[in-house]
Amino acid sequence: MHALQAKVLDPRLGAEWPLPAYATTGSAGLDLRAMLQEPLQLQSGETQLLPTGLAIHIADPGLAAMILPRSGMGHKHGIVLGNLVGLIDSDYQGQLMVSCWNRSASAFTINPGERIAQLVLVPVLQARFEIVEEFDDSQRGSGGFGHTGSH
Ligand SMILES: O=c1ccn([C@H]2C[C@H](O)[C@@H](COP(=O)(O)OP(=O)(O)OP(=O)(O)O)O2)c(=O)[nH]1
Ligand SMILES: [Mg+2]
Repeated sequence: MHALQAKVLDPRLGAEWPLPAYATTGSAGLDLRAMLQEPLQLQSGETQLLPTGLAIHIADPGLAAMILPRSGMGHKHGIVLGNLVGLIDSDYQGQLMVSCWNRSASAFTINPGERIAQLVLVPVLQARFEIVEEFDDSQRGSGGFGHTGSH
């Protein structure tokens, strides 16, 4: 397993609530908690940036982390991310923040310590542009946006 440097910014994390951990041996995501001081009612349509009490330093430019919604929260309660997906750069050292968007028709209360999103470490290939006049032929060419039909 990869070692990831992390700072606990909220002492309740690791005491009152466990540090993010894989729920099963095959889990891809580490659940992030809302480190709130009191319950937060998120109105229908409202978005708020919530602290996780945690900072990470990925350090390796060949890696990044993504913040993704939890499927239960998103599907059952309409609690998804205001930025749809959060991308954490390998040189980011600040607190991990979760943009919580209530896309449902009703208000939803997020409690302190509640697991609101998940963090996934992913490989990254950094590329430099090699400017050319023409590309080699490909089967698709410039066709896109439904070009291959719907059946
Ligand atoms: O859901 C998120 C998304 C981003 N970040 C942090 C980590 C990331 O490395 C940094 C910048 O994110 P991004 O590049 O997506 O945002 P930006 O709007 O382009 O800001 P910047 O100008 O700082 O790059 O913000 C979070 O904590 N949570
Ligand atoms: Mg950016």
